[in-house]
Amino acid sequence: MTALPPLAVSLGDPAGVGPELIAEAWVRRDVERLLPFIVSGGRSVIEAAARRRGLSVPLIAIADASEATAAFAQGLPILGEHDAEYRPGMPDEQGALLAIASLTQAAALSVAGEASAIVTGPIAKSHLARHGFTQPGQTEFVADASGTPREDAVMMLAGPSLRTVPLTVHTALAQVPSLLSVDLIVRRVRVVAASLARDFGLPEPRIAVTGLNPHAGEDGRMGLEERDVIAPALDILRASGLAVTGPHPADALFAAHERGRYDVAVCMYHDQALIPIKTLDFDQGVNVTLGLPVVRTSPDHGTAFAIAGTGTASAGATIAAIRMAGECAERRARVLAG
Ligand SMILES: NC(=O)c1ccc[n+]([C@@H]2O[C@H](COP(=O)([O-])OP(=O)(O)OC[C@H]3O[C@@H](n4cnc5c(N)ncnc54)[C@H](O)[C@@H]3O)[C@@H](O)[C@H]2O)c1
Ligand SMILES: N[C@H](C(=O)O)[C@H](O)COP(=O)(O)O
Repeated sequence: MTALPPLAVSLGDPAGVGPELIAEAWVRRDVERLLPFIVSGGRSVIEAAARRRGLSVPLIAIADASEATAAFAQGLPILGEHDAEYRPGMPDEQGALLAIASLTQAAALSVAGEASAIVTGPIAKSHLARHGFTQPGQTEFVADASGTPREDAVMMLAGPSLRTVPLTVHTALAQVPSLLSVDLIVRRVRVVAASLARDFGLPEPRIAVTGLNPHAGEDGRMGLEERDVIAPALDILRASGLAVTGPHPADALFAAHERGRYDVAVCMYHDQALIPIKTLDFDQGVNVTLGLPVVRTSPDHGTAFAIAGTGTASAGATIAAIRMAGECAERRARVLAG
């Protein structure tokens, strides 16, 4: 199989922990078995962040992504002139504009096939929204950039202990019941099943689906969404041959003795899915977007402005995101090569 194009890593907000963790990922590239990657812009930010963290990271300016693999052993390839001042913990407009430019270039490289995946550094959504970022998050940005309907771009959090999918994501909890529909559940679970088969080597994934209400509604005494929406959707999915169970009471589903019974837990809302994964696997958790024509991952954490530049942030999730992007890209390339 010919060598894959490099991964494209976007900086995230330069005032956050992204830049220093990307620098550490390059330092640990061999022991962590990372494919070659480039960083989109932010040369002075990466340089200052690495120095602040006590890392020796030679930076190599490249003019084209194809130069990255040859350079990767000697230094961290940087593509693009977009840059800003390194001000850890102090998000500002220039940093927001750099984060957007870095994400835009990295997404374009992956969509064009010049990069074999995009790994997005963490951004602060509300901060970027004040500076022209119009999408709810990076998931929707990459969906839009790749021409994927947003309802087919499905967020999954994956760690060593667990995979979870929130069916509704960055919306107020009060909106969740009205957003849940048979169509939404069927459409997104089908994306999950197809993606686990294609990108994660699970041809017949076991999919556990939670209820929305306590005790999965307790036979209708604590809510009717399970009876009227979730169970009918699961009937349709099972009738099409998918190994789907539920609606499960969410409170017991993530216990160690339950986790071996399924490959992914599909949940009704953001925190129902993200609390268990960040509790069990925070330092290795990866946010991966299913249903895209490109591979996209991100660490499971955010900008952590309070600890940026202190040297205390763990690079584990960033490294896991870069590794998972490479593994998914290699699997897709093998399938394409037949
Ligand atoms: N992948 C992403 O782009 C992503 C993920 C989550 C949150 N966010 C955004 O980040 C901003 C801050 O969100 P938040 O405070 O809820 O979440 P956060 O993940 O930034 O921080 C939560 C807690 O975890 C700690 N933490 C985060 N990363 C860490 C690391 N690598 N090592 C050690 N400790 C770490 C932080 O110090 C904080 O105490 C928000 O604007 C949110 O939208 C982005
Ligand atoms: N909910 C995500 C998490 O906690 O990892 C985070 O907000 C990132 O979402 P986007 O990748 O859509 O920006």
